[in-house]
Amino acid sequence: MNECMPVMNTGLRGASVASTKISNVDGAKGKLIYRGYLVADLAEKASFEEIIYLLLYEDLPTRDALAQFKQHLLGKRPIDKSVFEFMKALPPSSSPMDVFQAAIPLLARADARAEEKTIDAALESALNIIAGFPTLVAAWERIRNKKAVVSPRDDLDHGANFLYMLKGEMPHPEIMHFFDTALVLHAEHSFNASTFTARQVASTRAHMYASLSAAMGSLSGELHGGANVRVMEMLKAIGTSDAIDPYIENTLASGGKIMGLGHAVYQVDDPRADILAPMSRRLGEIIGDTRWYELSKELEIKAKKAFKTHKNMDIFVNVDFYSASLFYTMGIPTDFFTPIFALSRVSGWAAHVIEEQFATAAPKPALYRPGATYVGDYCGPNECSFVDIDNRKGD
Ligand SMILES: CC(=O)SCCNC(=O)CCNC(=O)[C@H](O)C(C)(C)COP(=O)(O)OP(=O)(O)OC[C@H]1O[C@@H](n2cnc3c(N)ncnc32)[C@H](O)[C@@H]1OP(=O)(O)O
Ligand SMILES: O=C([O-])CC(=O)C(=O)O
Repeated sequence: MNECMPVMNTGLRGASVASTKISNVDGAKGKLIYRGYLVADLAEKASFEEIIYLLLYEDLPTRDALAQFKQHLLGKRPIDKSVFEFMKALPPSSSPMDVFQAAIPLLARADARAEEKTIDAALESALNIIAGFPTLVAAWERIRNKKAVVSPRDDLDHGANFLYMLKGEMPHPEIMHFFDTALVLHAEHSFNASTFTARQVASTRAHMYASLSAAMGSLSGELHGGANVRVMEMLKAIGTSDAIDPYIENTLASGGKIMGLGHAVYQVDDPRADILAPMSRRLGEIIGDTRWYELSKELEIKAKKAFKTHKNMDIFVNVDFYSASLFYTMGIPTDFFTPIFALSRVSGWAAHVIEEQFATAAPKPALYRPGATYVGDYCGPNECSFVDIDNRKGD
């Protein structure tokens, strides 16, 4: 195949590569909808379990359907013990996202239907990951700190049970509530980098575990989900209000990034940040330490001014800007912020894998295989003549 096409190093920005019924991001208006519902309404009125159901089954559950669904998820919380053994063999300093990316495919071993190419089997695999992943994430925090793994509890909702397994004690009721809302807000965001990765892998007919493991790698990057960790590191590096101006000046002057600002789609503040910011402030008030919220707010205001002055551009906060101080105030270890993001986004990824593999409406998704323009200029216009290994010249 002659792969001659125009060079486009645009990150596919603005290009539509598929159709989806799962969510829509209106970047100009700052509107995010999951299956027709505004995320602001869902964050206020729905639990994370309802969101999982909505994303996977295309509708909000009735009370009975939700009760049955939650019961089904409960049975999937315990994971195969061999996954703990795998984690115990790793150095405690291992990056959590690397550990989880490697561990997710191991969950497939307990799923006899992982390779079955039916929507029912794919949904079961999705639920295995969605319900089992919190157990896996909490277990790594315990294992790396040489503490006993805490078993899931049947009487706690998804988010509260995770926090319980992470700390080994019941979380504060307000933390449980805010954590659940944060999960609702992080669940889905159309064709972002990690979701596109999941769909791209799914388009090869790889199974759910392979697709979501790949998505995990994509989410870990600092320009994507990894940004929430970098936001917290930045806040700690700044430390105090008087250090904000020099930090912004130095970062912009050196061509660096202020983490948690900017977005590939939003041209206004991220609607999720508008919900996360007051949650961060409120939680700070409850525990008597609003320092990280206040530092974030002042940084936001000053950075927006500085972008106008230095780059003549508007900049906006994204979802990672205020989730950082919120998660930190909840007592979550900083390097677990991106895994928390993943804890929620697995539901959106799974919905996309199912849409990719089983959508019935035309046009049916095809194997992703873009072209590239070959610019290898090694031997002029011709192919290179093969040189025997003994006759090759070093540099
Ligand atoms: C869940 C998520 O994935 S949300 C995103 C999380 N990522 C971050 O917070 C990392 C910081 N932000 C960024 O790197 C960018 O804003 C991105 C990658 C998220 C979006 O990128 P884009 O909208 O394509 O903006 P792009 O990278 O083209 O930047 C446009 C200009 O704004 C600048 N810019 C954008 N965001 C930032 C930032 N946070 N800090 C400094 N400069 C920035 C760029 O340097 C560029 O300037 P230039 O024209 O002088 O080169
Ligand atoms: O959509 C994107 O580019 C990034 C993302 O996943 C989000 O903002 O939740």
